[in-house]
Amino acid sequence: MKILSLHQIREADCFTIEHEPIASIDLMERASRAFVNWFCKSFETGDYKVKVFCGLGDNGGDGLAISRMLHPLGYDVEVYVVKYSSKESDNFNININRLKTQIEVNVIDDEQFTLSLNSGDIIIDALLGSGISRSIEGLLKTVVEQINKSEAMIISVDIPSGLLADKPNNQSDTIIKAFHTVSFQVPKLAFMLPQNAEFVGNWHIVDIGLHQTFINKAEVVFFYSTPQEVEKLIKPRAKFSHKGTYGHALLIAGSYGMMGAAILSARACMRSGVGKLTVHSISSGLPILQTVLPEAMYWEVLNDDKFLTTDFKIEDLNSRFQAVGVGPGIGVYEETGISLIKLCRLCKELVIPMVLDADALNIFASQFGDDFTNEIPENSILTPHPKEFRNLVNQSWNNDYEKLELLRKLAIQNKLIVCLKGANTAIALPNGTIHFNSSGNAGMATAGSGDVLTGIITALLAQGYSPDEAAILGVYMHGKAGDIAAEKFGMTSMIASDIIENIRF
Ligand SMILES: NC(=O)C1=CN([C@@H]2O[C@H](COP(=O)(O)OP(=O)(O)OC[C@H]3O[C@@H](n4cnc5c(N)ncnc54)[C@H](OP(=O)(O)O)[C@@H]3O)[C@@H](O)[C@H]2O)[C@@H](O)CC1
Ligand SMILES: Nc1ncnc2c1ncn2[C@@H]1O[C@H](COP(=O)(O)OP(=O)(O)O)[C@@H](O)[C@H]1O
Ligand SMILES: [K+]
Repeated sequence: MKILSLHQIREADCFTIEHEPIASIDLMERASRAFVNWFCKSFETGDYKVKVFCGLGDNGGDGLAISRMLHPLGYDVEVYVVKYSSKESDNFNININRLKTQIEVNVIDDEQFTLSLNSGDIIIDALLGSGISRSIEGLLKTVVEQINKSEAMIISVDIPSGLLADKPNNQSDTIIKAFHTVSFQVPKLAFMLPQNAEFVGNWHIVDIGLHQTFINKAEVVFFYSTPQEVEKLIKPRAKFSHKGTYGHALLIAGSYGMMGAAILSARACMRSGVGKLTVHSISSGLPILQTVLPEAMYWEVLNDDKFLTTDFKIEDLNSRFQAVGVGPGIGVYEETGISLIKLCRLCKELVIPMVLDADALNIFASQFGDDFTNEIPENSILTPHPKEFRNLVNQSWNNDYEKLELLRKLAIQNKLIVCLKGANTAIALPNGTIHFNSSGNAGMATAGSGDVLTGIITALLAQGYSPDEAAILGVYMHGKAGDIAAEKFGMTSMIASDIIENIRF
């Protein structure tokens, strides 16, 4: 799903009005109806009040239309208009006239006004929408602060009032803290970013029928990968296929005291459809590996018992492996760094796709400085968590928008696929697009879940998925497995092994 910029959302609005064609006020009616349908499905009528706070622009117009629609459905609706200016939008004025015949409208025009809000109330926030042009101040600020202080459930229409859709707010900005945000047609970039989580809450998209011709043609940088879109990438298994059809992966993982990382990624790799798997690890780890994962083959590190020191030769890799995954638990030893560079050079020469994770990235950051990317083959997949990413780019950021730009730059300039992990993992492709993942949950914030992801993506590369597809599909299936695990064990109790056992291709 495309994430349109604010400018494109406005254009889509105008295009729809002109080409459907539909009057602007009727489009507002449709958007408000879509919100009301979502609301009715989510909340039955009951012994509580629905307090709708409206601004003076089109977001306020939505609030008025929503109030008019909810009232006859049996909801106990109270409407408040915050009169922070003398200027109203045309659609606001039409809707206030339509509403006045039905419900009394409370006007707030004095900063001394104290709102009476109860914990059982539902507040609908239709103060400001995507049209905000400056920070909230004065009367509006007082109202937003009172709403945020209340214990009522807050539901924002389109976007939490005060939040900018696709650029950073000032840290001191006053912004509604919604529990739910019900947004029109497309998610806003702001919803994807950790810094806005406390304002956006759980977000939902409702279709308001903006013109598909415009949306299909719109060129965008950001995408939200929906389950339907991603699951289409899965290749079915052919009836007469054999294990050779699905590739042979090499996974390089583990060191003394870190064999768990190797086990987790190897197991996840086998669960993700690879034909054959060889694990390259220290010899003292071999008995453990062979006991817990008899399906895999093992190639032990010679001459060393504690960490990777292999002097990789072309014949070790040539015509043997279709993908290489490296990093989980290998440690940041200098000798391992030397091995890693040899491995990268051979993979580049033999054009074997790679996944680099965890300590492989830490080694690049600590031993190779700003030139680290020279050694990484083009189209490799990097899977850093935010700290690893910060060390890699050797830069910090003031806000999540700056972080996204650094991510994009890393992917474009070095032709890499970089998966910046976390809630809504952001996958940057060499073509400059960023794809946000839709699956996963906070239960995955547990040791070893990143190792599982490395195994999944390595398996997909070995099966012949392109690096772009392997990253997007792998991250999604990892999150989906985490969601199934959370249902079974609860977010707090689930562990990384539970993610593996619930991988479902
Ligand atoms: N295509 C769609 O998706 C559809 C969208 N629809 C709805 O329209 C909404 C966007 O509407 P909108 O453009 O009227 O914006 P909105 O925020 O309501 O008001 C802006 C006004 O507020 C003012 N203002 C700005 N900042 C301010 C501040 N900090 N404090 C005080 N005032 C401030 C600004 O004034 P100015 O900057 O000119 O002084 C301007 O007059 C959208 O979110 C959705 O709900 C649907 O109805 C139909 C389809
Ligand atoms: N709050 C969260 N919501 C969704 N996914 C998460 C969350 N926290 C962590 N994850 C996922 O879990 C994995 C954690 O990876 P990582 O930090 O490398 O863990 P480890 O190093 O312990 O293996 C990533 O894929 C990340 O996207
Ligand atoms: K709003």
